[in-house]
Amino acid sequence: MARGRGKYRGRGRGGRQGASRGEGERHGAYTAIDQTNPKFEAYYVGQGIVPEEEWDAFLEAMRAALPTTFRITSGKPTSRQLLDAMQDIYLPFLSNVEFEGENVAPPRQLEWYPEGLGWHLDVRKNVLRKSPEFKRFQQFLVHETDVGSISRQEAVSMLPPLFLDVRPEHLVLDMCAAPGSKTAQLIEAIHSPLTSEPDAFNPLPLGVVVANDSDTKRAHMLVHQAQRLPSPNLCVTNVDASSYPNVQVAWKGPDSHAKIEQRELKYDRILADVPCSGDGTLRKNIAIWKDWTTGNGVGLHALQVRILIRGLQLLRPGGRLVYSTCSLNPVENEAVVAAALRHFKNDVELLDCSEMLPSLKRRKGMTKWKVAPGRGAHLFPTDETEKEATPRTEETPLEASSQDTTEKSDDTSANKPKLPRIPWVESYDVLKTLDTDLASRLQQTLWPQGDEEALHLERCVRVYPHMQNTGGFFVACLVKKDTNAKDSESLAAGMVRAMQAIDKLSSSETRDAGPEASANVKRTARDAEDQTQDAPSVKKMRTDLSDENVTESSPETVNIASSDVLSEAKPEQPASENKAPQNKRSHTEGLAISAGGSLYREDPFAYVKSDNPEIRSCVDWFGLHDFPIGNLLVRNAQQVPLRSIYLTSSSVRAIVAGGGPGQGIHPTMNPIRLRLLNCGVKVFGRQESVSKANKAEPAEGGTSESVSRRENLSSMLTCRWRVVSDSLHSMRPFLSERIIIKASLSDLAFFIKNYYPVLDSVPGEVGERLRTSTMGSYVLDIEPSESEGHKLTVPLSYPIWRSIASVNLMLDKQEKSALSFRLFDTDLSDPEGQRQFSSNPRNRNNKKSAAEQSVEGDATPNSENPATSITETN
Ligand SMILES: C[S@@+](CC[C@H](N)C(=O)[O-])C[C@H]1O[C@@H](n2cnc3c(N)ncnc32)[C@H](O)[C@@H]1O
Repeated sequence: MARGRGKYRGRGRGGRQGASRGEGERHGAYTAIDQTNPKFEAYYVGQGIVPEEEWDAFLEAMRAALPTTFRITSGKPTSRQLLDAMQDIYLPFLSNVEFEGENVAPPRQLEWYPEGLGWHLDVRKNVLRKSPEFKRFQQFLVHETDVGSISRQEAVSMLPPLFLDVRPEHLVLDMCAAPGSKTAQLIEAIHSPLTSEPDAFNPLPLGVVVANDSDTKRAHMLVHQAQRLPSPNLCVTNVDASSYPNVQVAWKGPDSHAKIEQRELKYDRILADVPCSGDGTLRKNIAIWKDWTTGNGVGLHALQVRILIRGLQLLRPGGRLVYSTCSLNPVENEAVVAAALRHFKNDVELLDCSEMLPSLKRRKGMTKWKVAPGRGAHLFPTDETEKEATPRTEETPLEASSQDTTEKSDDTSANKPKLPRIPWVESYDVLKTLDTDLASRLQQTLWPQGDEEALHLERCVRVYPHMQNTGGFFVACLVKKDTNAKDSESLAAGMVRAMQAIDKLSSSETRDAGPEASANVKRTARDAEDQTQDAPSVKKMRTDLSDENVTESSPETVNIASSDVLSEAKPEQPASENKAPQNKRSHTEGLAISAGGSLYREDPFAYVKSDNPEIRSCVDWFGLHDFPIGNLLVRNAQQVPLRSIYLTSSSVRAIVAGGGPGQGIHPTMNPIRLRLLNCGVKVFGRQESVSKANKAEPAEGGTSESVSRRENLSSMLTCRWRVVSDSLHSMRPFLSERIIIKASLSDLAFFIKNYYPVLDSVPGEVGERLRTSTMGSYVLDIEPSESEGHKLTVPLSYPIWRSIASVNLMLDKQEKSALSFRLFDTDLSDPEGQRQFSSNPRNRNNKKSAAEQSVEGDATPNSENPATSITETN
């Protein structure tokens, strides 16, 4: 029976919100929902979206379950490993699998996705659940997805970022970004070209990705999603894209004597993946079958036009904007693009992208379409409202004049089911005569205006489900013509130069590296001009200073009453409704500030002075060199490091620090204008939890004895900060060799298997090195090596914490587990996990691998020394 509500949830009457919509989705056993909708059929037959002879194949594909598709994250050290694992392990392993007497097709590469990084798996859900081989593969996908090495994403949803052609120096705006699957691709693109080669990763590119969504809850989902792919170059904002604010940023010319100026931020690349009716996703969101009406697309057209026009205003000359929807409806697609092209006259044009992604099967954009603006009987040109017509006899727009709103009555396909008539209205002028009220609420741009061929709407890209077993999708690439050489340059390099100049002016001496900085520190893949770092962190993990779950008593709490702040606040740019995010820490409650008529409740974004003692201790301990110290950021009103230190790229800093003095606790204006929710990544976490607050008063549940024990331990630390695993990929080039510990694959196996091993139990040179080192944060550099028949082909780095008596690999359970599956074909971190089906064909009969056998004797996590563990405080 029909299941779920599956209502559209965008702005207006439709509203594609993103890849996963919950209620209406297809879930294996529950596919009995009625997958017919006569109006849908009549409408699209009337539009002639596919040639008549393809209609049955089209409908059949629309009703079939959607295959699973995923991408391997590019540029990560894991990319090569995963591609090798797919080709050398999983493909042979999943070939020739039989399930209930039938051969099951193994995964295959998406032929149009670059570098073989996109994959397609067309098996039924019950095969994934019940076949041991596919179940094991599913487990692999889940693990790798959790840690950001793989992204499960609908195939067609991968297209817009590919058409956008993003490069590392680009300032990119993703206008409607939540839940963020395309944002992830954009982030990958600025950090590396699409490749599985690990060396291609640039930790600090010049570019920026600004990801926005007007729905506050969804924008917070975006923040959460982005943490799978930590980037110092990402900002998340929460405003209405149709009135996205102008912001000023500092900019400096290449001449060393040039002054720092203010420039309006213009983007090199913009993605407008707008809210839409989403009927291209019917294969996945089957509830849309029931809810589909002609009004869904009509209701969204105006918002879509406004978003696209705003996007094009924010685009720099020479820049590219991709407009996309997962709707098949021309009023949400070609009509919107045509409206924007007319608005900009000759300044914007459609790009012919027929040469891009040559293996992608596609259709040209429509240059003729019909409009059904409403449902009322008065909109039918005759009184034949009950008369039915068959789809097969209706003329397509290419064959018929768009004025032809009467259905042919000479039905030549008597056996075909009759479909309802659609109340097409031939033009806006006709609508005015039929229903002035409705006309006053709709736009003329819904209808073709006769210039569609001159606008080259055929350059738009349409993808239909039956062409290559995907969802339906629409993409248009628009470029703003280059008129003035100055305007047509990317601003990124100038923004970075401005930040460097500001740093030089403010404190040249504090930019020196610490005394431990070694002359031969490795520094790879870094553009001289891009200097930033970050590391988000959401996961709790245990380290080894104390075993108590010490929670700081909100040292960042500031008691600024809303009214105090609000009295200072002046309304800024229009912004969407802001609700306090559900996961927001309670201490932000007093910080609401008025922005665009609604409340902005974020903690401030404050860059820390580079002579701050905590910052200096990090610089010294980690031997940071050539590092943009001025880009270290905190999120508290005191503007000093308390628990976490974040890093942003210089270009992000130019945005965050711009716009002039802010209001209330916010140091600068741009974050308020943009309703900035998040930027940068966490790079350092405070390793001990003794704050001023709990020095004065024991934290909840803690005794004064335990507090004093922690204080004693803390006082032994040279640096109380640890480098965070999520950001290590970016931080590694800046770290001194002094804190690097070289290790092999078998050392890594030891640390995955043993939680908080005592120092004396750590074997080999790594143990020796750790025993002779002082307490603090180190990095384990795992070099390519072999262990027990397993091979590591690329270098890996992980943070490690050396405590008084024990040591710990700073990865949480999930990450350890994913890493272990990937490297050792089993979960060394979990004795239960070792009973999982093995992916390795050698071990199909549940034989344990050599690695498993060698570790199973002591796979139980060590019980931790209660005096030497701590909970990460974020
Ligand atoms: C199709 S979804 C975006 C999917 C996303 N690009 C992805 O790949 O994950 C459309 C998004 O637009 C957002 N939205 C709706 N109206 C908006 C507006 N006026 N400004 C900005 N975002 C809007 C919705 O909240 C929704 O998250």
